Amino acid sequence: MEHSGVGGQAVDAYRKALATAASAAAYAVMARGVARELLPPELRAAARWASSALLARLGRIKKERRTLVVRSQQAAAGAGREENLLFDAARAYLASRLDPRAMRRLGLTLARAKDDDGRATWRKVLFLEPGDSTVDVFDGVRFHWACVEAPSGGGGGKKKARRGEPGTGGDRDFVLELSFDAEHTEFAMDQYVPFVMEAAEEVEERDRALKICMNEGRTWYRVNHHHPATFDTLAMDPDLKRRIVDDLDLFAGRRDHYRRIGKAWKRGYLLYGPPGTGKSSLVAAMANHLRYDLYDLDLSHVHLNTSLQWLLVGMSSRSILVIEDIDCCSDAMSREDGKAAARAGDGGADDEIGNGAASDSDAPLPPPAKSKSKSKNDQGFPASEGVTLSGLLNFIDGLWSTSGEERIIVFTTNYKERLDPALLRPGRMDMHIYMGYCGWDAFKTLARNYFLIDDHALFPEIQALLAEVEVTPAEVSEMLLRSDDADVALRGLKELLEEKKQEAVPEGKQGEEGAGKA
Ligand SMILES: Nc1ncnc2c1ncn2[C@@H]1O[C@H](COP(=O)(O)OP(=O)(O)OP(=O)(O)O)[C@@H](O)[C@H]1O
Repeated sequence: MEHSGVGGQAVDAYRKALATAASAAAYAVMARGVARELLPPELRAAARWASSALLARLGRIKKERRTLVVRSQQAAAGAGREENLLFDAARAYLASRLDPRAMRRLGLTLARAKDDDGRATWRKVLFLEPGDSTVDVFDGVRFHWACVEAPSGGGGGKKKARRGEPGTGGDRDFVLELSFDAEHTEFAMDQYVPFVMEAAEEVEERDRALKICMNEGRTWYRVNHHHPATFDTLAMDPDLKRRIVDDLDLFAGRRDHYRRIGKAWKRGYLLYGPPGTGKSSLVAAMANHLRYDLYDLDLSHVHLNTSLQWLLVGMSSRSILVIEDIDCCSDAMSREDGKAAARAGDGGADDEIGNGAASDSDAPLPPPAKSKSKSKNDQGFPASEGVTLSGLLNFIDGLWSTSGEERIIVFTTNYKERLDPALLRPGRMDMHIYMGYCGWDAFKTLARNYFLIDDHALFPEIQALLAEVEVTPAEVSEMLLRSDDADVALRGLKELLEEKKQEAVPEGKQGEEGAGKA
C-alpha cells in the first residue's frame, strides 16, 4: 500500500528511522562480538583506554578551573610597585611559541635596530592582543593563556607600555591570565611556571647580541661582539678542539657541582704559542660557543688596585675575562725584582691539563706593559698595592666564589717559558692549551673555510711541505685570502711554503738534497 500526503510521508520516514536504528544496533552488537572473537586482549585494553580518555576529554568542560592573573607590576612591601618578572618572561615565552599559521589574530611588531657596525637589523615580535588567547601544551597538560583588559590601575601592562614596545597592548591596561584544570595547580606552580621562566631566559640569551668590553679607568666600554670565529672555522688539531669544547660544555653545566664542592664556578685557560696561531680566535670561538660576553682587560690601563676591583665587580655573569700577552708582565717583573725570569713549562707539549711547574713565588705585578698594539705604561701599581697575576687569581677566586655565577678567565702568551711559575702551578689555570703551527688537519679546515673544498691537485705537495716548514695559520689564511680562485691561492701558498723551506736550509747546505727540514 501506498501512502500519500503529509501523514503518509511522516509514517514512511518514521519506519525508515526505525529500520536504520535497528540495523545500527545490530551492527554494534555484531561488531562487539567480532571484536571479542578477533581482537587480542591488549588491543581491547588499548581501545578501552582510548574511549575513557575521550570521555574524560569530553567531560573536561565541567572540570573545575584555576586562573593565575599575571600583572606587569605588583604592590611592593614598602611604597611603590615592583616589576613582575613572570609577566615579562611570559610575554617573551609566548612570543617564541605563537604560531601565526594557527591563529586568526595576532599582534606583530617589527623593531629596527642598528648594531655597532652600522648594519640595520629587523626583529619580529609576535604577541597576544587584549581579547586574544592561545593554548600551550606542556607535558600533556593544556595551559590556556589569555590577554585580558584590566581595570585601570590594576597593575596591568599600561605601566610598562612604551612607544612601539611589543605586547603592551598600546594604551590599554591589560593582564595575562593563565588557566588550567584545578587538578594541575601544583604542576602549574612547580613545573610549568619555572619552565616558562627558564624558556624565556633562553630566548633572551639566544636573541641578545654578545658584547666585548674594554676597560678604561674603572669602567668597561661595551660594543657588540661580531667575531666570526667558531670552533668549526678554527684551524687546529681536531682532538684538542674536541677536548676544549667538551671541557667548556662540562663547565657550563656544572652549577650544582661547583656549589656542592664550595668552589667558585670559574675555569681558567692558558693559551700559548707563536703569534698568529689563533689564540685570540680561540677566545672568540669560546665566547661564541658559550654565548658569553668578553671582557678584554688591558692592564696597562689599570693604575690602582681599587680600579681593578671595580672592574672585576662590574663584570656580568656568563662572561670571559681575557688578559692578553701576560708574558709582558712577567718580563717587566723580572726586570723590577732583579729576578731571573721564571722558566717553567715545556714550551711545546699539547694541552697539558694542570701540568704546570710548582713554585711559591708570588712576585708583585710589574708596571703593566702590553706588547704590540697595546700601549705601554710605566705608572704601574703603587708599591703598597702591588698585585700579582696569581694574586689576581686568588682575588678573583674570593670575589667570584660569592657570586655563584659562571665565569671564565683566559690568559694568552707567546712565551709560556717566561711566565712566573706561580701562575703555572696546578690549580691556577685549569687547562694549558698550546696553539701551534699549521699542520695538515688545520690546513684542511682553512681550505674548507675559504673555498669549500676537501681536495685539490696541489694538496699532496702542500701536505708534504707543511710537514717540513713552520707556518702559522695566520700566514696560511693570508695566502688563501689573496684570490677567490682556489688554484691561484693554493699555488701562492705552495710558493710561500717552498720559500720557507729554502730559508730554513742552513747556509752552505743550500741546494743539498733533503736539507733544511724545520
Ligand atoms: N687557528 C686558526 N684558525 C683559523 N684562523 C686563524 C687561526 N690562527 C690564525 N688565524 C687567522 O689569523 C688571524 C690572526 O690570528 P689570531 O689573532 O687569532 O692569532 P693569535 O695567536 O692570537 O696572535 P697574537 O699572539 O699575535 O695575538 C685571525 O684573524 C685568523 O684569520
